[in-house]
Amino acid sequence: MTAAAVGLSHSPLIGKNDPEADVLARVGKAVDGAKAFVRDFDPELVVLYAPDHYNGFFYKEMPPFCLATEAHAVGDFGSQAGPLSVDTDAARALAQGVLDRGVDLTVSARMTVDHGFAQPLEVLFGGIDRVPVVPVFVNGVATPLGPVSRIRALGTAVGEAAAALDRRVLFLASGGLSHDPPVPVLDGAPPRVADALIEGRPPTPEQRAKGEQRVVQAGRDYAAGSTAMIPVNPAWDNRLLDHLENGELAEFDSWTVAGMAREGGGSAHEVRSWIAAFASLAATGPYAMTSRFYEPIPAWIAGFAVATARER
Ligand SMILES: O=C(O)CCC(=O)/C=C/C=C(\O)C(=O)O
Ligand SMILES: [Fe+2]
Repeated sequence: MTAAAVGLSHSPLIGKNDPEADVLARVGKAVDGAKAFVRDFDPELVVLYAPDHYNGFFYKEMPPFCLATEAHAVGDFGSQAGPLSVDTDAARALAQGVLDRGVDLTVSARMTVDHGFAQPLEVLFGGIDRVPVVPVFVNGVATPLGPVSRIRALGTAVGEAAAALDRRVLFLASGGLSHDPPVPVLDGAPPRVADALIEGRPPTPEQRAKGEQRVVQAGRDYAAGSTAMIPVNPAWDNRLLDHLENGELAEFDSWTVAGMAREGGGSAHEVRSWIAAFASLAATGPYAMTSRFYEPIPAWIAGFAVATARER
């Protein structure tokens, strides 16, 4: 088996509320580097770790993580809608391998995903149906959240199970780093919002457009400095990237949910996807980070990072 990893921040505001041209150019260069890395690695299978933003998973049943044997994207924020090219046989094999290793994985035979999954597939592969993929939802927004050590255990178990497949496998992480976008919160929500977060009734096109416009406006307010959001935290983000680069994954076990939210904002928990992907790569052998880009981008409400890594 040959393994590699890519971490890529996502933002629903990309293309809708863009930063200055020089920032875009730097991001474009980093993304082009990641695309070249992926082209060169030529994965036979992509294990994609990503969060959801109340489009697929709701409080009626909210697993800490869930592997899909089939998945379709809703097409929010202009992302591609439709079925993902899930490798069902590989997904089933990985699910069994993870359960065999004592991690209580939830499995979905029809997962609904949003821009968190669609965006990295579109950016790196040109679409959500271009490469055999195993989608793994990692809850990064809906509290209560469990200890980060369990995410590391999930990533390790997936990596070990993937090693048995004897294929070129790319572990791809979507999300983070520090950011505090306006994702609804159940605790204290008005009854109508709480009901939507629990039941997951699909929004009408008008409701979806209104919600998306709210996020775009939040990005504008944030970039203009007029908002109560927790600021992007470059020091925290770089600490995370340092640990990933140095293979110090056990360090994350001492990171607490409350501390992560305080330092990185309500959606900082999306870095769980990164920790899972790098734990998977580490489970296949020693690795080296081959590229690392980071920049705080207020217009996207994002501590935006792109990193690539492969086995030594
Ligand atoms: O307002 C809503 O209902 C949805 C908000 C939403 O999906 C925001 C997403 C933000 C990110 O994905 C992010 O910044 O990581
Ligand atoms: Fe997100």
